[in-house]
Amino acid sequence: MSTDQNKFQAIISHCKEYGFVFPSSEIYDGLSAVYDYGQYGAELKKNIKDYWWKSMTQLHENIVGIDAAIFMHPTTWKASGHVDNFSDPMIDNKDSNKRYRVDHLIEGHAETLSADQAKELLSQMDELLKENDFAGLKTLIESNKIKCTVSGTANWTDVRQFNLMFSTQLGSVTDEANEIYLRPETAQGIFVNFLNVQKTGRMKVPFGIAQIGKAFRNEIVARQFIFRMREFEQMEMQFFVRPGTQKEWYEKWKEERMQWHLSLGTSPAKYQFKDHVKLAHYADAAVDIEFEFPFGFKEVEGIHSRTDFDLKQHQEYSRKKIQYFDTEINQNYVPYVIETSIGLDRMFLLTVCNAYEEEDLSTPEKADSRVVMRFPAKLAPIKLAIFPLTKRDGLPELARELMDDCKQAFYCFYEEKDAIGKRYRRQDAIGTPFCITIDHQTKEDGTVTIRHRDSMEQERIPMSDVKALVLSKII
Ligand SMILES: Nc1ncnc2c1ncn2[C@@H]1O[C@H](COP(=O)(O)OP(=O)(O)OP(=O)(O)O)[C@@H](O)[C@H]1O
Repeated sequence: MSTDQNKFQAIISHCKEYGFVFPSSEIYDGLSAVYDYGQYGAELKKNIKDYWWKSMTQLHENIVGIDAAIFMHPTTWKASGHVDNFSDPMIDNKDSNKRYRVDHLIEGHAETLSADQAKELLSQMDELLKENDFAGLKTLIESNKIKCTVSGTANWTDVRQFNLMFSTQLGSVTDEANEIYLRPETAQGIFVNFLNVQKTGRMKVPFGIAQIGKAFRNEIVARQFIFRMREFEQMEMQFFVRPGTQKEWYEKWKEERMQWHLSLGTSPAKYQFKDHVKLAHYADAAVDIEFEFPFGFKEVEGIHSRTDFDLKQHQEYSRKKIQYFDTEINQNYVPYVIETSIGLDRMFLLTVCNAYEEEDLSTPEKADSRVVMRFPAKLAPIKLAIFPLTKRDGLPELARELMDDCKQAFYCFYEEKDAIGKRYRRQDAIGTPFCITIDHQTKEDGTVTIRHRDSMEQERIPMSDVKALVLSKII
């Protein structure tokens, strides 16, 4: 295993050991590509969500948020093109019956080649995918002698499309008329509510509608922990603009979204843009924001110029006029849309991968190390840990006083057990940026020791300053 793979395995284990992410229904051996968030994971995820929501809605006067249902009228998915188009080319190995997404199979093989050979293979694949040339893709797999990892053979079926939507039945009668889908993206809940929001909010184009919610995709190849899940959450924003201005807004949102990522303090070298080679049926431009995960640069967010495709389709299928009257130019039109779509779980994985560090603290006298999660303070699950040095002499009472005051404002953790050094290390492992120790001197002069997670430096400050100091770092 490479060092990066080792690191990724260590991150997955850490997530489980410290209550961030558990396999779903683990006591029954789990469910493939479905995960549960534990006590610290749920906090971290909520903080990422809040940071995105605030930056989209509170900080943009022309963006409002909604919360649409997961179930939608089935015609929604005919209009959006998902019934006909939301599929990936797949291939099965006849000996193992294992199914692969064609691009993943070829990409996996490319990783075993030299850089030049891999580049050549991937560009051939991109061309064939762009042309929907399934016979060509099969020939590419065969001519490169790509084998199934289970059977070890190259005995392949033809390449076929496989729809990724989950369906279920509404009500009690199980006939086709009652078939509905679990939404594969949150965007359509925004489009069908375009007029409701525009009218009731008296919104003027350009304006945006944001939403955070679950989406479901029957991903065939579920790999890389929470990177590709079957049930996941998206944070999407659809920005409605006057036709003809979409290019300008696309560039603006591309820049703004990258700035959002960088505002969390991540090194710019860890990010890159990647233009889509093959545009989706609804898009006239599309780019991914990619992050360097331990398994390489991969998409975390997509920015798509979706034209007027979705609103026009809903207009046609619902036979209801979905238009906007622009008083500035005295014209009715169907707005164009720029979409920013980020996976919450992928952003979670990014945050965890970026924060995880195994730090060597050895001195010539003693070998030592720690695992520290260097989360940005505003995302950390717990902001402040409060420790009385001992369980006696009124120290717990003083510590409780601080706890009661601070817990109104942010998430705090109180602990009396074990030596202080051990307590610090436990907080490092879950990424708590500040620890406070209350000792005998606190009783005399009202000061406490604050210990900083990243530098491990300690200083004495008045207990009365603690709350304001932490607040100043997390807003
Ligand atoms: N199966 C999934 N598990 C977790 N997050 C996902 C999944 N599919 C999509 N996302 C997230 O939703 C975002 C927007 O969805 P979009 O439809 O653009 O993804 P996509 O291009 O289909 O992703 P991919 O190419 O990785 O399948 C993605 O950038 C990603 O962060």
